[in-house]
Amino acid sequence: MYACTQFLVSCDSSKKNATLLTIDMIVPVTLLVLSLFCLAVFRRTIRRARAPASLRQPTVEIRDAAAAHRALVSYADAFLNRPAVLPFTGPGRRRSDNLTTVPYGPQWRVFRRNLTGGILHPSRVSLLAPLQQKAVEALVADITARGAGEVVVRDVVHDALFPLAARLCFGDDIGERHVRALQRVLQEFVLDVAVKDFAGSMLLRLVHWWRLRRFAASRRRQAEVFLPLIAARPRTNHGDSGLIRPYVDSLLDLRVPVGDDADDAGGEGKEGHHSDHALTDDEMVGLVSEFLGGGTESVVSCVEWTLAHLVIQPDVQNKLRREIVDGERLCDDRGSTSPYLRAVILESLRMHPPVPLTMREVRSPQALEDLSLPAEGARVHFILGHIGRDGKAWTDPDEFRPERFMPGGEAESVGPLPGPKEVRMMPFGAGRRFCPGMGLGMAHAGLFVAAVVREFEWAPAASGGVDLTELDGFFKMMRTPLRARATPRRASK
Ligand code: HEM
Repeated sequence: MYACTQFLVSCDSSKKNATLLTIDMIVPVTLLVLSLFCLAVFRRTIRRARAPASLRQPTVEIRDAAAAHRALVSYADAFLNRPAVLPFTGPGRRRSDNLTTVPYGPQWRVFRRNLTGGILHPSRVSLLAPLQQKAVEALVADITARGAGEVVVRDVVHDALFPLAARLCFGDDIGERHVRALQRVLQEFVLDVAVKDFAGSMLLRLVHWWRLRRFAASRRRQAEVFLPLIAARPRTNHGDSGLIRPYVDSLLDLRVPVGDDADDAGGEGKEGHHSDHALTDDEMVGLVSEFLGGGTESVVSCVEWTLAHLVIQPDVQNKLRREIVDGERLCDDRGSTSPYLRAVILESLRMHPPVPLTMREVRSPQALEDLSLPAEGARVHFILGHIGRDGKAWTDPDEFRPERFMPGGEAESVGPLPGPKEVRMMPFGAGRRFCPGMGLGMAHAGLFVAAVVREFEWAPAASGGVDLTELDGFFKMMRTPLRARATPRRASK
């Protein structure tokens, strides 16, 4: 370097030129050193953030209904676990799971029983009615306040539904300010952590590293909002008082077995072999996030897609309205008292399942061999949208035709969950890990659709038609959010 500078100076008589040439050399050399340094730091970071083994396994996609049935029903015992898409472990850290990520076993059973035996238990449904009514009234009031103007459906439905999920989770006394803070961190999380797949080891690691950082940052922000609210819950009287017991209260009382691992797919009653511990902050944040996200985004997606089809097909909209107004019968938890409403919701879920894909990790040699999967084990992705539109299982699968779910229709006996004999659609998944929120999800979608169809006439926005292009992230959203004109029916009577 010194020799080089000497050479430049001796060749140039002008001091100004010598200085320029020296800078010419210094800048690229500095940049080179900096780049090498960054590359070294980057490589070390990437090496630390090694993608989980399951991300490096071969991935197989299942897109047809018969193959999905064979895997999830006939080989249910081999399809118990989801692959780890994000690392929940780290050096010196204990695994931290929620219900979606926890391996099948004692801990999964404790989480699942707590949710389905608590807030989601059918006996609590009537207790939820006042809160649900409040949410429906908020939605109608919000749309009414816009006059006969245009509505971005996703936004108004989200704003009405999220407070309901927040109340079920944190209690009815949660304040508006806190509800909105929760909504912000949850929405940011859903937009940030979209699940996509990448092949190729360097790119895979790069994407994984980036995803890891976004995930960790998002989780930190969630913890900042959730934990003070959880800490503010009264520490006593978590017994069931007969009123709605918020989900976090049940989590505060929960004891989960220690030492659970992926290979422990043992039968009922194994919990006694483990010692128990209270939930860690990480687990608490994960479970609350799952409850709020699962309970809101999927329902918003379902309502938006349903309304999109009702805007395009006014005949279906009018038929649905007639059923609702004539009978003044709203959807109950099974949606059984309004058959056409149920048919409309099912048709929407068939065509646009709010969760685009569900995954499993398969290691059982027998299942791998029988299903012709890679012998070293596989990640299996069930593409729910394709399964619901399988031309071998459905007539005109791309047409929105709720009548197919009505008596005499080709799908008269098809419900939201596949039975043991066949899979025609699986918007709530199938097998042991099917969605525990199915009843609540169906009920909320039915209540919201019924209310907005009863109160408003829906038509395309003046700015243009309805674009049915799908956008798959965590949830299946409309690429162009639905804008529609909502004219109050009562005024037009
Ligand atoms: C329209 C509404 C909903 C749809 C379409 C939906 C869809 C799904 C799907 C496809 C799965 C994966 C199932 C599988 O892998 O076989 C799932 C799992 C799950 N859902 Fe939902 N969901 C909805 C509402 C809800 C609600 C309201 C909650 C809770 C309040 C919820 C909580 C969960 C949980 C905890 C799991 C993981 C279950 C396990 O692994 O044991 N979901 N959901």
